[in-house]
Amino acid sequence: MTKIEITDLSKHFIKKNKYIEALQNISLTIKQGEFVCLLGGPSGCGKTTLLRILANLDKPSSGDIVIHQTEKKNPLQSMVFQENGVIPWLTVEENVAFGLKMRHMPQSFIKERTEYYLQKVGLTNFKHLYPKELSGGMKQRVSIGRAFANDPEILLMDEPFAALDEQNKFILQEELLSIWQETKKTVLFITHSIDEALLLSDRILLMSAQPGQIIKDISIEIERPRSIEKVRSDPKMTKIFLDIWNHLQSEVKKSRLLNES
Ligand SMILES: Nc1ncnc2c1ncn2[C@@H]1O[C@H](COP(=O)(O)OP(=O)(O)OP(=O)(O)O)[C@@H](O)[C@H]1O
Repeated sequence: MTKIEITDLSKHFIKKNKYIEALQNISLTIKQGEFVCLLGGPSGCGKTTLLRILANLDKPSSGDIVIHQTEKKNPLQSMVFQENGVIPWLTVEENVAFGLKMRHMPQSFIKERTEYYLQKVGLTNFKHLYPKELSGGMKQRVSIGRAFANDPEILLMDEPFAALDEQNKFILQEELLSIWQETKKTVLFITHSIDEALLLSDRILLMSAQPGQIIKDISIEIERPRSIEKVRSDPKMTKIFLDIWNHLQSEVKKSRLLNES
């Protein structure tokens, strides 16, 4: 079943009299339950713009987006940002419960769902703390817990682990996969890391240098559960890694030439 349908989507900005074509004629369908990584080489190729349009934080200049809703009571999307996605004056528990409270869900339901996700992201013992008392990894756990607790139709994640150290990143990637496998949510995840995309994705979409287009759509048919050890040692993974690496390198070169001209 198709969950996200994007047709001929383009987006431009005008900044200081300069016309910036951020996205050009993107057409894409994503199935219910798919984990899709948007992998970009060159900076500024439009990944965040695409996610912001899907999150309804920005409008396309032309083209259409449809998110097929299965549960009328659910929000269409939840977003997890790279940093600063938690509300500083709320405790961990209140942050995770926030979306449910805003939707006036019954108290007992909020309590049960919040406790469940606190446990899933390993924060039960920290639920009364405030964000300033948490590490970066713990804050990202709060954001992930809140996003899933909200039970959205789709999850949008903009480099959620980019600011974390390697160890924390691996732990959080595995936790995310475990929650995703249980909930089977549709996820669109931005990353710059080929390893991360290989570990997480059913599909990897490669973006071109500006104007952003999808230049390659790769199905990752490696069985799950996956681990970072497997990503680094499996010859099939190595082959896909090199293929992606070569594509991204040429896009980065194109982008440099564009910026120098
Ligand atoms: N609000 C805005 N006003 C003007 N230009 C914008 C705006 N938002 C984005 N842009 C421009 O659109 C292009 C795409 O930006 P975007 O942030 O989507 O890229 P990205 O692929 O997410 O980049 P990065 O990999 O560096 O995070 C860039 O040239 C950026 O400067």
